[in-house]
Amino acid sequence: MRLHVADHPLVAHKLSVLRDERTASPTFRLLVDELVTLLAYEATREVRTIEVPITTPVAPTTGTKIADPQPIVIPILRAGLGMLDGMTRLLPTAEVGFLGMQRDETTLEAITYANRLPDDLTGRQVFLLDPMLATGATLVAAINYVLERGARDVTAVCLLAAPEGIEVLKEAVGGRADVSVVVAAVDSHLTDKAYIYPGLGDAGDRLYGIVD
Ligand SMILES: O=P(O)(O)OC[C@H]1O[C@H](OP(=O)(O)OP(=O)(O)O)[C@H](O)[C@@H]1O
Ligand SMILES: O=c1cc[nH]c(=O)[nH]1
Ligand SMILES: [Mg+2]
Repeated sequence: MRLHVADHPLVAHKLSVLRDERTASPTFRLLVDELVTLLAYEATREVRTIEVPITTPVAPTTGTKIADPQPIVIPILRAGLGMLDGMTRLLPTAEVGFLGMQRDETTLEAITYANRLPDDLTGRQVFLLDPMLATGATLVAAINYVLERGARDVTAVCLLAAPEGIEVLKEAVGGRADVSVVVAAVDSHLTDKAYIYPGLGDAGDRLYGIVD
């Protein structure tokens, strides 16, 4: 598994405003969108391409286009939905599938409550979107799900990760060189309630408000 931690002053600035407890949902949503666009640039570095003949106003030449089948972008609902527009802005031809997953806050297990994905992902390049990699249970389940259906080259785009979650992910998929995580920052640790510390709180709640 490959891990890329963004190292850029714009990412650090936007992330700091995002973390601030005084940042309300409208600004929070905007910042998530902007951060994902910055991370998407790095996350798509190895998107599959083909060479195509093109003709400029001056001369025929060879260009590069994203290869078919197009990559699949999968936001993990709810919080991952806040990252979708930022990602598809850079990858507008991607297909989009959905996984609804919720962490049981007592057992910390990931429960899948919605799935709108093709059964056959053979050979497909997949981008999973979820702002928070805490214990890693959600991302391990989502990555295993797409790998079991044949996906190759899976990149998770996250805003914050805990070292504990990264270790769990490495143990689960560490042997695979075609699994990557791109993250804006790796924080200090998990709290006793498995929240990322210092983190930004509950990403879904901060994006969309508290839903019981
Ligand atoms: O690494 P883990 O310990 O599994 O935790 C991370 C998960 O928790 C959050 O989702 P949550 O369950 O709060 O759902 P929500 O997006 O609907 O708020 C977050 O968006 C991840 O999906
Ligand atoms: O810190 C955390 C951990 C899990 N989910 C969140 O939204 N935030
Ligand atoms: Mg939540």
